[in-house]
Amino acid sequence: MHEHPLQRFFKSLREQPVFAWERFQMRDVLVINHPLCQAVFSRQGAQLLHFQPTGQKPWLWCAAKWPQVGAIRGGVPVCWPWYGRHPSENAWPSHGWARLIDWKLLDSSTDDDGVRLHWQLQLCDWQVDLHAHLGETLELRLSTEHQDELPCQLSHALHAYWRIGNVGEIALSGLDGAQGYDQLSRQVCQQQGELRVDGGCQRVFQHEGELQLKDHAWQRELCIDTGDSADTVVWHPGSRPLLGVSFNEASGFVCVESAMAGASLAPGERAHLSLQARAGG
Ligand SMILES: O=P(O)(O)OC[C@H]1O[C@@H](O)[C@H](O)[C@@H](O)[C@@H]1O
Repeated sequence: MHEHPLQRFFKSLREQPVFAWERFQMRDVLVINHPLCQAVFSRQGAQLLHFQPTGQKPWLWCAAKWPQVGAIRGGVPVCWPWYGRHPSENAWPSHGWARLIDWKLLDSSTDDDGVRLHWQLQLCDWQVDLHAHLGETLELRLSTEHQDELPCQLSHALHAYWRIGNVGEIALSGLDGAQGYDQLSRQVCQQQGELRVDGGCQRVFQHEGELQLKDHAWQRELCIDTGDSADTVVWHPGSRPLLGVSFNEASGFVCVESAMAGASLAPGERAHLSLQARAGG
């Protein structure tokens, strides 16, 4: 298993500041070094690319090689203001504009509990805010509003790539009985027992509460909470090649995402999405 590509920023023996901007693969990245955790965000997409509580293995996966322009595959891409294909514009990029654009970092602070960051993106009449709290646990909250005169369609996701020992040796529990839709077989489905994703998986579940990502190879359990208003999407490409990602690399992640399918958002109304994770076991 390769080292996480962003662990390179934490090798120095000299004392490092809590927040430091660096350049990496033609992007600005914010390197965070706190006694409780190490983390890296890219300004592009306000994307959390690396998160590692002290003394643990990394929780998030990230591709080693990034395209010169375009989406960075890894961490927690913010898919916004649409998720998946645009409902009417076929030529528009998959998963929306937010992961392709630089966001503003409005605030960053640190205390004994970890670090807090507030990122914002304003686009036409729309505003989206991402609040992050990182320490022993991971917490991301996304909130959207617009000032258009009419209700607008929104769909969005926190598309987390979780780092695992090997995709063939993981199981997701906590989904037993959940109703869902299998986008590969294009059929509704109901989960029975644990979900294994070896061979590919693209399912959307209506599910509330925590689920457990059990990683037998790494003997680790992560408890993931996608909040109460969202769908839980489980995705892995199986043997389908991903541009710029080797088969070996791809066996080191599974996506468990907090997502909301298309909904109508009235002017001034706020839509929320959250993703939390803690070490279990
Ligand atoms: O390659 P992208 O645009 O980052 O998307 C990755 C995957 O994201 C998943 O959430 C979708 O279900 C897949 O269909 C898609 O392939």
